[in-house]
Amino acid sequence: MAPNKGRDPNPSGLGRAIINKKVKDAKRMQESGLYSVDMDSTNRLKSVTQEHDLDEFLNTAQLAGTEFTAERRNVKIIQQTSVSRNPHLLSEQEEKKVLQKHQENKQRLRVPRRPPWKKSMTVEELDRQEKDSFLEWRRGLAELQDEEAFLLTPFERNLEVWRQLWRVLERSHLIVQIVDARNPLRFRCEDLESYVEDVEGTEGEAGTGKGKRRSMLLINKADLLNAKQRCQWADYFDAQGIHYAFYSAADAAAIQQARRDAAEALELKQRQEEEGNDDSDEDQDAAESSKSDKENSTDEEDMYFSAEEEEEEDHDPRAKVLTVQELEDMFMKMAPDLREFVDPTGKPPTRLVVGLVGYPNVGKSSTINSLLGEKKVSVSSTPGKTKHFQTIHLSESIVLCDCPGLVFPQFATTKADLVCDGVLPIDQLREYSGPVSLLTIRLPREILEATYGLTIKTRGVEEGGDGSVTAENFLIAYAIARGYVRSGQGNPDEARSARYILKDYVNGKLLFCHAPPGIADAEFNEPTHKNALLRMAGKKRAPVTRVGKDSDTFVHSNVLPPVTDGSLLPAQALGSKSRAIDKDFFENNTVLNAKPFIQETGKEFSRLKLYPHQNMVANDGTPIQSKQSRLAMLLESVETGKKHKKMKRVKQRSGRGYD
Ligand SMILES: Nc1nc2c(ncn2[C@@H]2O[C@H](COP(=O)(O)OP(=O)(O)OP(=O)(O)O)[C@@H](O)[C@H]2O)c(=O)[nH]1
Repeated sequence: MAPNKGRDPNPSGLGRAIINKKVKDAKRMQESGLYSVDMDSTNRLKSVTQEHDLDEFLNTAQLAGTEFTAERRNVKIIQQTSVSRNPHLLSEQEEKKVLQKHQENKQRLRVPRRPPWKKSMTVEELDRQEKDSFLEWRRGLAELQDEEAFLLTPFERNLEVWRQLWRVLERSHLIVQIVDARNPLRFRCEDLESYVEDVEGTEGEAGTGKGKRRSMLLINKADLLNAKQRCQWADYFDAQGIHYAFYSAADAAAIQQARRDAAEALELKQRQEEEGNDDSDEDQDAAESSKSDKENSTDEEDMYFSAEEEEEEDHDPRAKVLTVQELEDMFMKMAPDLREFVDPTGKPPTRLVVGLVGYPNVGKSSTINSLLGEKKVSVSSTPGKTKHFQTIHLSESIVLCDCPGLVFPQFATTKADLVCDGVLPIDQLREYSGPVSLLTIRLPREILEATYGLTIKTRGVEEGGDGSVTAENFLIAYAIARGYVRSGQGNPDEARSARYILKDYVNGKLLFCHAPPGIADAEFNEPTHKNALLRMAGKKRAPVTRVGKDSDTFVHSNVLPPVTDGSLLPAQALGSKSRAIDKDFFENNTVLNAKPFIQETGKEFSRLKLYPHQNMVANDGTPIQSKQSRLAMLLESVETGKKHKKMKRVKQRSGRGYD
């Protein structure tokens, strides 16, 4: 046989190595079972909280390696809603029932555990074992959702994200759950606290330390609560035996910034004095501005501290919002004995590892930045930005371990609640009426009006409403006042308005805080809302006029009303005054009820006869066909004997050439 001359008998190692690796990877993937998250290696850490039904089904099937067949026409109506209230919200009674059911079943909501493992296991074995246990966990939750119709938070469905949490828990000695002060119980995962007790650390990092880890709640965004509200929460947490601390990453950062500005200004001033360079205008200007900056910043600082002092004077130390230094001290105080975490050589860790865990958007990155005193971790108002856990050396004695924000499986009452809590991203929102309705229920109308300078008129009982602000009233007033119109029809853009308003709510501009169990939300929020109204007392309102899709809504006068088809507004859209006037005019007006006639001729009125130039519109206001209008003109000419211009001849075919 002739030797194959074109082929290199000794190919270079690199190409072959690449091919071998690809074959090996593909084989390993097949052996370990297919899972869609594995298949896209660039997207492994993408948080998955909302899957379409089909995606969820396919992922689960792939994870389990099962086959399936399609079944058609298997439609099941889950809920029938009444039209009188927002179908996306629960009534008070329903909510009570649902909460009771949640309480009874709370033991069933668990954080997925990492299955026990040994060092002798291969990577593939470990991977398979973790996937199996994860699948089991997902099955349990699916059962809760599908068979028992519980609504759960859009919990994290990507195994890779949970693996990040497992690593953070294993490395850490103290696990700090960061929660949002406006709704601490929504963000607190009780089962995580029990899991912390069972975690076994990886040797050489934190030692095994099973049962030695501690956990605590860090109630961030505490600037959004007043001292009394913090006291009420402190009472609740004390009664529950929960370790907690109040903190405000935003305030801590503001103070640090003020200090930095003051120091910079002082340095600049000193430099200028040394140089004695008073003649230079430029420098003088800079000095002036830095002086005023300094004055401002120190003023701000003074204001902040004096406000704190005032509040602290007659208030409980338990409700104190900690400073950065106090928080570090608190970590050290809460830390377990590090000698419990010895490595195989018998050495205890040299630094305390503090794991920071929490839902997306509760302020983990902001907390770390404030602890570090400068921006290191990026901050955004879109939930779910931190994707990979990070280790940050805070000081000689503390290391921080920042876990990606993840949504724990917890019971939820409605999706609207989750949007308002900032758990579901607003930009991807399609159903906005539920969350905005919730907001109009939680916030007094005066707050909504004062915050945006609007006047929202509501419908009374006689007008088919109940006097309260609806999501629609509010959104339309907001949209028209700001000139947000939908392209095409020119109608108010309610969806866009909803996005802005909900973001303001999530960011705390529209402030509402949930009360601890046993205290009414309205009572809890009353002082906050009163204060807010006082602050906004002098604020100007947009000039108002009665235009728009809904005439009950007072809107900005320089905004044109949406284009209508010329027909009258539906009666139910009119206010009581308008309707009374209309009724009087149309029903009681004797002049109007008599048929109009032409004075001179005494003939009955006919638009076609009287105004032939308007012949495109019939008496009832509907457009009429050109043939009809031509007929009308003819009729008119016969009656008046007036000669009309010869009508344009319609082009006609001669028919020549066809035969
Ligand atoms: N009022 C107030 N807002 C805060 C505070 N801390 C954070 N925020 C705001 O909350 C939003 C989320 O903050 P992040 O620090 O990015 O939250 P995170 O938990 O790291 O979010 P992920 O990276 O998605 O996990 C940002 O808009 C912050 O400005 C606080 O103490 N008070």
